[in-house]
Amino acid sequence: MTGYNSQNDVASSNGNQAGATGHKSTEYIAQENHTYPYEMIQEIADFLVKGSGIRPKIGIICGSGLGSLADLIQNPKVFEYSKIPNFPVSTVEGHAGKLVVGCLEGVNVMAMQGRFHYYEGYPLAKCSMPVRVMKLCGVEYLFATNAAGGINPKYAVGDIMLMHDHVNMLGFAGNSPLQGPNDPRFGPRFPALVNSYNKDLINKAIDISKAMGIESSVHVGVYSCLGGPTYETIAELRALRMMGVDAVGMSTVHEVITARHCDMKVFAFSLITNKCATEYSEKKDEEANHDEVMAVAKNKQKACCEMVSRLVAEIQKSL
Ligand SMILES: O=P(O)(O)O[C@@H]1C[C@H](O)[C@@H](CO)O1
Ligand code: HPA
Repeated sequence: MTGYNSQNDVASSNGNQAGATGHKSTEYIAQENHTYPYEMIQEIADFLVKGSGIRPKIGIICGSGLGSLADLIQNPKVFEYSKIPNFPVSTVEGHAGKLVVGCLEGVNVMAMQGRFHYYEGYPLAKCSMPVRVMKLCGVEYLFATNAAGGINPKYAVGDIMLMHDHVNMLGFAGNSPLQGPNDPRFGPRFPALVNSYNKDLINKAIDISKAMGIESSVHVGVYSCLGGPTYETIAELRALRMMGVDAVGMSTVHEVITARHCDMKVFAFSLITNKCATEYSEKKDEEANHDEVMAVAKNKQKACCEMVSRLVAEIQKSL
């Protein structure tokens, strides 16, 4: 263990910036990119597995206002982020900052009540670091959920969009959670991202939506993540729509990239918490706001919880 605290400023960390050759060490480059060394991720995973006595198979990331997904977990062992070594803290309303480990539908699971966003000031590698922790805890399936604005005109507030692809806008700008030295123990230097969203799980979720009688409000679509914290301009929303984006948010994509890099199966959905205006208007009620996002998420948490429980039960059958 290096003793490197990822929350420290790089400039104030150790002096191992350049070796005798004048080249930066791999460790220094990792620190510069705020990537967490494998050993540090392993330590966090060991802490959680030892503390809970559980090796989870499914990892769940609760989106804004969707923290109740973690309340489904039986015999929960709850870890406050602030008490987990080297873990960041949640700073956004609707993200409690707790990791819950326990059992759901007979499967060991681990749920993040609170994710990390780029706009909070965390580099992408840090935002998605918990996905690697999940992996080293034993997680094979990632369920990522989010609140998002609906750009597809057919989507209504309260609908669910099962993600089947994404447009990585932060990636277009040269930002990736996999930037920096690659540790092959996690995955390859150049991972492919086609088929990132598991088709079998999407189909199962569609069947579940039929069984729940909500299929008319469930869609399959493309999500895009912008850096936030501003909501989008009309011109940006129009551009996203032209690119084939159905829903827009400020998360999830970097988590999915990190999960696919380490070969997890991914299922993700967006709860459409607001409709994105693509026409210019003076109307205040067409402006997105976080209170509305939270209120819609609260209203729809029951359906989201049921969808997740039933999908976990389906996975349980195949274990
Ligand atoms: O964590 P998610 O992506 O669910 O949260 C969305 C994006 C922003 O954090 C917030 C904006 O209202 O909700
Ligand atoms: O309209 C939105 N834009 C970006 N992120 C969001 N999260 C919820 N709604 C939105």
